[in-house]
Amino acid sequence: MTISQVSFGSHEPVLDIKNLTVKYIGDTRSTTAVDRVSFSIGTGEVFGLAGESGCGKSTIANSIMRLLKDPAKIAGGSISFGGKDVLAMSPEELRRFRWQDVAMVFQSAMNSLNPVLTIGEQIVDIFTTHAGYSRKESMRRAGDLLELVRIDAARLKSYPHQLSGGMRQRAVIAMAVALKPSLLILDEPTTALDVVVQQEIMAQIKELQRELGFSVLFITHDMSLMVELSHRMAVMYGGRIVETAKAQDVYATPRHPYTQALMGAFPPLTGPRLPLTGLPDGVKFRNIPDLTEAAPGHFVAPFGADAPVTESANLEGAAR
Ligand SMILES: Nc1ncnc2c1ncn2[C@@H]1O[C@H](COP(=O)(O)OP(=O)(O)OP(=O)(O)O)[C@@H](O)[C@H]1O
Repeated sequence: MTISQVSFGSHEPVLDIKNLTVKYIGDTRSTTAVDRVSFSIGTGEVFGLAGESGCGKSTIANSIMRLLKDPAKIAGGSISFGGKDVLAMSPEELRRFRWQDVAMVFQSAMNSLNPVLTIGEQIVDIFTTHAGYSRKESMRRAGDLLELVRIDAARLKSYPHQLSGGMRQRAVIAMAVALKPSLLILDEPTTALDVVVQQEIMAQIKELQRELGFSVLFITHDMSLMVELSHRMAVMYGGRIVETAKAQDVYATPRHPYTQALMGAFPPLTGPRLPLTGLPDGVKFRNIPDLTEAAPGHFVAPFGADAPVTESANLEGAAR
């Protein structure tokens, strides 16, 4: 299936982030992990967030879910979901918001399953706790859910260690979509898996997205996977977004020097074999910047990160 076949509903934003700034406050110095980040995700849209380790991707995801813990602090900006101010939600509103409105698959989520409970018990718990279904009804729904991600319902009786890594990850994805959220956040959902299983999982996510129509925030450092799955994407460097564009435009004509370097570091999943360039010696952004405020030269923006490439700039460039 190609990107164009992934269902993409209206452009009505389901999530709207404006100027989000998140700091980790230390005794002597603070880290600005996310620096005035803005993006929105439309209904049924798959939006990718790319960038290498430490650039702030997970901090954004945790901010959306309101899962940031000390010493993290939201220092500015807004997060709106379906027009509601996420940062002002009460504990009760948050309880509903998580799972029912937005669900997240964390990095290495397959290892986060409870080892002493069967898969069935863990899924049933979601239905009884968050949707108020009876145990019997929850068990029936749990079976359907596993079948949805192509796992035999008989596996409800299995413990996590009795499933392969790929099956565990599929089970976690099934749990995330159990209550039909409007937005699914996938934080490096396939990093710990081999390439073949990775492909299967990505195909599974596309299929679910087409069937259920949810929006996706897809976080990865792997540009090939990102372009494969996303409609639009943003590239992050040092806590900032340096380029936002349609994923296929980024693939065909990456405009920001950092995006170009990142694209060159991953093999395309389709098309001719090309030599990988990586982030070569001498390129200013070979090492990610020190984001602590007391560090000398905090966020030196050698390539104009203060003037990120936006979608309109990208379109203008493509027209030239
Ligand atoms: N608890 C913490 N205390 C202090 N700094 C932190 C903390 N958690 C993250 N950071 C810093 O915030 C920055 C962004 O981290 P974050 O985990 O959001 O990046 P990421 O792009 O998701 O990377 P990865 O893919 O490796 O998780 C990094 O500089 C990191 O060192």
